[in-house]
Amino acid sequence: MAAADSSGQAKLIDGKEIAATIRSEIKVEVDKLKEATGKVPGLAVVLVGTRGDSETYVRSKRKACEEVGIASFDADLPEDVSEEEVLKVVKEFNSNPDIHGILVQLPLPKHMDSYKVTDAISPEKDVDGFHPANIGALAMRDRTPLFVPCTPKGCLELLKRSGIQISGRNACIIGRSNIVGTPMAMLLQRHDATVSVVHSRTADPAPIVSRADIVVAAVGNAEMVRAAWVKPGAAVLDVGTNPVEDASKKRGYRLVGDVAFEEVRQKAGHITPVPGGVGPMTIAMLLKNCLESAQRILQG
Ligand SMILES: Nc1nc(=O)c2c([nH]1)NC[C@@H]1CN(c3ccc(C(=O)N[C@@H](CCC(=O)O)C(=O)O)cc3)C=[N+]21
Ligand SMILES: [Mg+2]
Repeated sequence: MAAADSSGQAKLIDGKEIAATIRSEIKVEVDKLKEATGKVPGLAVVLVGTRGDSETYVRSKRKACEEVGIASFDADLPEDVSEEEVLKVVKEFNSNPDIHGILVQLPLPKHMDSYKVTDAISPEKDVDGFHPANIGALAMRDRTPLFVPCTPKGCLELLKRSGIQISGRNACIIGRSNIVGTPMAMLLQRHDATVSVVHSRTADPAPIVSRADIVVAAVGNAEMVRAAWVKPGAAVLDVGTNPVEDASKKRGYRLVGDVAFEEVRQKAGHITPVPGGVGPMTIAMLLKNCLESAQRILQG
């Protein structure tokens, strides 16, 4: 999209386009793997219940797999399925040699212990990167996790492909979730950024965010990050996908990010839109993790 111009508009980081490029790179590698081994990567997706947003994400993941030649294996289980049954399904996928990646869509119903379920995924097939063995390795210097969680990995790729320097710069993560904020902080620290994490109990986030050259907003709070918080020229990555009622849309809502896009774009140097920013990268990185897993398992 348009370069940063004299009117002070941030460069738009087009995650949708970058993700499409990555998916075509993955397709080439899938074809090569198939040529060399006669096998394709396999991804198992476990969906419990009928949450609308989860069904939408899972549908996008399965479609993306199909497009690059990754075989997808589905387990769609009812909302009231027992934890024991989910664990059984995960274990079957662990021992299925055609499956190289397993993802259990979160959140799970309240009657289940999510940690118990995600801990049951073999760390070698943990394409979400949520297993403590993978998160633990991510947190440690001089260790390489088998998998890095998809959203943080997608954000890193956006920074790299947009030519944004990470080493030596201040980064601020807004939010401390297990699946985005915390692994994002660890990943940027591994890339030699000076990392701050602000969250719901932070007394005064504004001056901390204002020092950051790189801001990653991952709180799930619509348009919370305002221009006054943002350092001029900062790179702002928006992980939020908050539904806001909108009768003019077919599905009755539109998605807005955690960043007040229109005002922040006047001040930032780079910014990701919602939709079309981080979201499509999350899916592209899932495919990449699955490909890399298959390469590791099939080719060493
Ligand atoms: N085990 C697990 N792994 C996950 O990676 C995981 C999860 N559970 N639970 C929910 C969150 C959320 N998430 C998104 C993926 C794609 C988009 C995405 O593609 N968004 C599009 C818009 C999609 C739309 O229009 O509905 C975009 O931002 O352009 C968003 C959010 C993955 N998650
Ligand atoms: Mg629970």
